[in-house]
Amino acid sequence: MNPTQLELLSEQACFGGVQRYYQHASTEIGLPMKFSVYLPPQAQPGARVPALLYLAGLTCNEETFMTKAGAQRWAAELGLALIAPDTSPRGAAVPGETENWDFGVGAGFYLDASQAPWATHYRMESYLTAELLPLLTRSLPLDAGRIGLFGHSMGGHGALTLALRHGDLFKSVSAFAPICAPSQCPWGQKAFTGYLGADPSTWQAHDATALMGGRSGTPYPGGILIDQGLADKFLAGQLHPHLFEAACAAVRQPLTLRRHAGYDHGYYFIATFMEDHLKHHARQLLAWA
Ligand SMILES: N[C@@H](CCC(=O)N[C@@H](CS)C(=O)NCC(=O)O)C(=O)O
Repeated sequence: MNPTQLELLSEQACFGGVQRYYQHASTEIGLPMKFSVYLPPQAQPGARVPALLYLAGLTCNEETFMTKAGAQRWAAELGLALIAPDTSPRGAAVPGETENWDFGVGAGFYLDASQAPWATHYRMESYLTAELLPLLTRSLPLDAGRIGLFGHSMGGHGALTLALRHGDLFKSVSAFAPICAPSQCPWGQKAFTGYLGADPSTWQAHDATALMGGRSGTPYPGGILIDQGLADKFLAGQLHPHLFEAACAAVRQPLTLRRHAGYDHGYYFIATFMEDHLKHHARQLLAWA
């Protein structure tokens, strides 16, 4: 397969737009990668629309968000495209890569691994920022100057860290139940040790709380939106939103962190607040009031 060629795997009409699944040969990952795209009815040749890149959590793939989050209805109304990549390489044949649900396959953590044997294929940050987004804004009616970023859990970590590391690419950011301080929780410590090595000083560049704390200004003056369920079984041990909240306050980054009684970590929670997230991005990408 030619690296720049998109193979359309399926296409379905959805809220007046189209839901598509694609595969392509990724040069950054060195393997075929799948992803999904929702194009709203406003996306036409000659009429580029803003797009939101959604990063899913542990154990998910390119289907999870599109089938469970209920985002297409709002995307169609607002004129936003949606892009959902897979959460890791698949088929890299790294020994043990499918043995853990929180490390390896389904758990790429949206960074470029520096440690053997992961470094060859586990390059999700470069894949998304240097390959997939440029490819899609070249191939589809998407506006490269109006890209927003959001995600859930591990993907919320990905959204916050990639937004802070690539402020030139992303104009708006939000997250559902993000892993806010991966250097200080078991999921993050396990992933960073495996992908980046045992020296915690190398982890800080991929830790949203550390990245925000190191800023001198406000990287997203339009504000960051985070929703967190208070019945989320991962909240106390893994997510630590209060640490990111303090880091934002210290650099005066506007943050709306909403804590919702009764909601857990799953997609019923995500679907409940999806409209608010798409409108948060629309306000910044479309001057939507
Ligand atoms: N396998 C884990 C749960 C993994 C999990 O909750 N993954 C989240 C992201 S961190 C998810 O979105 N799963 C897919 C789903 O809920 O459909 C467990 O047994 O506790």
